[in-house]
Amino acid sequence: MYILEASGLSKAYSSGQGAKQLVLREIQLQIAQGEFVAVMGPSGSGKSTLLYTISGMDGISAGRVVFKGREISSLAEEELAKLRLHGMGFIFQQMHLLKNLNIRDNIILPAYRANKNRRGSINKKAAELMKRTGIAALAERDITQVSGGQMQRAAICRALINEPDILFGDEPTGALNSKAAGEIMEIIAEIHQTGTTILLVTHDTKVAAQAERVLYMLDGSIAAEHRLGRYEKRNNDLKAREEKLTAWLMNMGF
Ligand SMILES: Nc1ncnc2c1ncn2[C@@H]1O[C@H](COP(=O)(O)OP(=O)(O)OP(=O)(O)O)[C@@H](O)[C@H]1O
Repeated sequence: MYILEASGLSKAYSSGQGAKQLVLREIQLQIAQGEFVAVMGPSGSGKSTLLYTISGMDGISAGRVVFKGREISSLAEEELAKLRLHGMGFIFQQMHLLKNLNIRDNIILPAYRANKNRRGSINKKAAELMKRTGIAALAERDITQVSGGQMQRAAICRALINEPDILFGDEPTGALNSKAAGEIMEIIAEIHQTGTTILLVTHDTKVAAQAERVLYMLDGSIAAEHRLGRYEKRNNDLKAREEKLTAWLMNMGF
């Protein structure tokens, strides 16, 4: 069963004086429930735009996007916001955490928005997530008092607080050093193991090598895809997967 489907998805930006730049060209994409898909490709090929349009964060110029059987491209803004709040989690390179709130309050904010009456269970869930991502001791800290990697963990907790069906990430490890990036990837892989669908834009082959399927975008189209199969940590074959992926990307001219 597909959790997310795009058909004929196109996106144009106006580039001044009435001219339009077509950034996505009739994208066809189906993402299965529980799948982990990475999006790669050269800078400017439309990866982030694909993520924002397919998640309903940005409007589309043509086509359809269906999430859990509902066509999100035709929903009113309020309905769409509700669907996003409950069904989707987002992690970005720039984390958009609120500076005047501590780590815990940043994490629980979307849950309060979704359901104000469950204060106790929301706090419990936040504590659980902070423990799982290794930031339990930092709950009271101001977000200006933690490292980039710790902030990214908080962003992951926030993205997961409403138990979304799908987690979207735009370069979630892009701003981190390689150790912190590796740790964040482990957390994302664990989230996938628990059944959450994942769609990540990344330039990092180590990150993409953990996906089941890698899409290669070129000039607004999905030019090709590479199936790596499910990543099982116990097989200890990440290096081999990365090598296979790198060879494929080189072949694609990346
Ligand atoms: N809000 C916008 N208005 C106009 N053009 C935009 C806008 N956002 C993106 N673009 C253009 O759309 C194209 C695709 O951008 P996008 O950010 O999706 O690419 P990308 O593959 O994610 O790139 P990168 O790897 O550099 O992040 C680029 O040419 C970009 O300049």
